Amino acid sequence: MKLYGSIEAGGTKFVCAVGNDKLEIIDIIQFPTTKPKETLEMTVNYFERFKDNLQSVSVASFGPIDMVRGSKTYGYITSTPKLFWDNTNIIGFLKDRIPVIYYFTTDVNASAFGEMVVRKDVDSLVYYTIGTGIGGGVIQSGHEIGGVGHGELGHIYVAKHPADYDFDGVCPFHGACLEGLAAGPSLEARTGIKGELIPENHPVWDIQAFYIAQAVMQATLSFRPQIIVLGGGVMKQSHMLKRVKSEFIKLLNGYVSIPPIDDYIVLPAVDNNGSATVGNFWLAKRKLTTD
Ligand SMILES: Nc1ncnc2c1ncn2[C@@H]1O[C@H](COP(=O)(O)OP(=O)(O)OP(=O)(O)O)[C@@H](O)[C@H]1O
Ligand SMILES: [Zn+2]
Repeated sequence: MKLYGSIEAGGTKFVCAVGNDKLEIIDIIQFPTTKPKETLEMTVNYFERFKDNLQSVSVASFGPIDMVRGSKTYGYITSTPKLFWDNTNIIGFLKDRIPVIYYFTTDVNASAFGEMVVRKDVDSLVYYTIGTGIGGGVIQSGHEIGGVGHGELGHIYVAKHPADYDFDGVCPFHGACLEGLAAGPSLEARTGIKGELIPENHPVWDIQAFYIAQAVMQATLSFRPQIIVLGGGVMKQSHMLKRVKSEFIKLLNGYVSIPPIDDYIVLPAVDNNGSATVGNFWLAKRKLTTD
């Protein structure tokens, strides 16, 4: 049986899986992200069991990464602030030990592809994760976008909410960029309470929805996608989607036509952050036929 590999290299955990030709999960494990060598050894050990049938592997990584073909540092995690992981040749390490064909992309691009694959008639979409950080993957006519690197949709500048002027934001690079103002840690920085535990009637949710709606606005105007998917831990708040939609409608003010709002701004179709795994299987399979 032909098998395809998925590696979701996250800042807190690695999820490794193998899937079949129908992109169904055959086996999956996860373990914490520790130091690079230790974590990548665990990854290699996992895939060794499937080596005889493994055709190709797609790696979806936290970033920034170098995914530019022909670049000297292709396959590296580059300038990440994550301790020990800057300048890590992740694809080099894996290819040396498990010599199959590899695809390399960002975590959010793989999620975006996963969401594309499981939805009918969608080939242009934007996927955001709003978790420990904010990231976005853009698929345009079936292809991810980028030139000298991948997009960094989480670090755009946004207009401040009038009730949030005193908050400086928590992005280590930019302070009050989108991620600094609206990712999970900003909720705790403002309120002293973890996002999971903040009550639904707290005013911070409207502030946060205002920022996420601006991200949706930027994506709408820049890419005109068919659909915008909002994933990540923060979107598990069941009231957030509605708040974001209503802020977005106000911001857009009818300027361009979009699909019906409930079909346009949506939660992931694959549960438990599983979009990246499906996306990876699909990318690994595609890589076999396009190389
Ligand atoms: N139900 C929730 N409501 C609000 N905030 C939440 C909820 N669940 C998780 N968070 C916040 O989201 C962040 C964790 O995000 P997530 O669960 O997506 O994990 P992650 O994979 O580490 O994030 P990332 O996608 O940035 O790598 C934390 O800041 C946490 O406080
Ligand atoms: Zn930033």
